[in-house]
Amino acid sequence: MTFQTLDDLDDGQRVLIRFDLNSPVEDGEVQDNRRFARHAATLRELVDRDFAVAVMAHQGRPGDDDFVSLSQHAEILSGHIDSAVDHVADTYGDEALDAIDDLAGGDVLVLENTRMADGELPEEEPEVKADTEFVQTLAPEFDAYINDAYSAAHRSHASLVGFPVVMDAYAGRVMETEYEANTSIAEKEFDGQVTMAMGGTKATDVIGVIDHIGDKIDDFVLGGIAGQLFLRAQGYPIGYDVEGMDLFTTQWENNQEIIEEILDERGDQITVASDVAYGEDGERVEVDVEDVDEKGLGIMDIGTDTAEEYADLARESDAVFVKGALGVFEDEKFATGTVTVLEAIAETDCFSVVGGGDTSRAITMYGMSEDSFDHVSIAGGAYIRALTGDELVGVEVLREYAE
Ligand SMILES: Nc1ncnc2c1ncn2[C@@H]1O[C@H](COP(=O)(O)OP(=O)(O)O)[C@@H](O)[C@H]1O
Ligand SMILES: O=C(OP(=O)(O)O)[C@H](O)COP(=O)(O)O
Repeated sequence: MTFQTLDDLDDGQRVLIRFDLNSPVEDGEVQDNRRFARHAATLRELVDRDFAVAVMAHQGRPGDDDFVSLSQHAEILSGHIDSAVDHVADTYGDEALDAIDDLAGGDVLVLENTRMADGELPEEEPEVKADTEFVQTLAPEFDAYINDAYSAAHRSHASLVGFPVVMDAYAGRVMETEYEANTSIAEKEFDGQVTMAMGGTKATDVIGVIDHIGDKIDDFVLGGIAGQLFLRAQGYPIGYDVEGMDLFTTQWENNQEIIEEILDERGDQITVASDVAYGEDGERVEVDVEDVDEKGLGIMDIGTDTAEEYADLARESDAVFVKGALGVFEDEKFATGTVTVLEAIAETDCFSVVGGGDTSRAITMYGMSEDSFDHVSIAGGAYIRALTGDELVGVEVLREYAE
């Protein structure tokens, strides 16, 4: 391993650990998910080894509905480790420092959402983040920093890259196992058809992949927001924001040019929906893309015909990679695309990886087993960058400053 791990750390120390507990929030309620379970295993080990632990994590982005306090996250973590987990509504101010001072061996304290604190954002070089008041205030309070947040390691934020510059830094167990799995994937070669199914809401992450690894992937089948932006680039009146959402306009403006370039250079590798689904009077309604004639239709899933087309391609593939849901699978009416493709992959003898904190929830939500896939990552954007061979700044800084 090219960075220090928990095996290199003596027991009973005061540690500041970074998790990625970024989770779906439905009607203000944080949804438990696999990220909690995976990080709880690291936390259980630290508590059993008598560490005094302060946890940093982020939730959502400023201005978004899911940008909330980590108080619920502390409760969910407590349930997973079956031990008390405190929360303080402060990240590095006096209230946080007082709570940190009171930490003893076996105690766990969750600090407030890092993105609510000055210095965390925006992305800047690790050395710049190391000089922030955020890092300079917290670092002296601990013996070591641990980064367990592989799924946020593509973000150069203070809590992810600033601390290894100024203090002893280690990889947590999630960081260790996800790095090993996802790096090995990037180095694999396949003889047969390699297919990548991409969707979700973060079209910018997804579009970057096509641009980077178009030579390794034979076919990209698209859904989610990215799929709609590619349809819009082909002239269909699809991919417009409705009811004040901002899922499309910004991402269209930021990606229109690269989408058009990709269609010019790799159009034969890109498959988009031939039919789509939307909600009307609480029901799922399907329509052929050719027949969509109104801008602003709230498209929530790929259609049944498209889902079957994508599933057939998956069945013929030697390897299938998935990132981002093909529809709003949390609503059963719009789970057809995601579930049809995942079930096809699960029943096919192929090498398969499903990535994405939200997307991987669909597996257990619809009665499938994670064992049916070669790797189910809790990372989305980070897993994609591992596939493309892009550096993960949170990993590189652990490596660069390892003693
Ligand atoms: N057509 C769509 N419109 C709005 N949201 C969508 C659509 N298709 C998929 N989604 C949403 O995308 C989310 C996952 O997106 P993203 O965060 O990019 O993936 P992940 O977190 O798995 O990496 C899912 O929660 C799903 O509800
Ligand atoms: O959920 C995450 O990324 P993912 O949606 O790509 O899995 C990470 O927590 C990063 O969150 P961000 O994309 O708001 O920086």
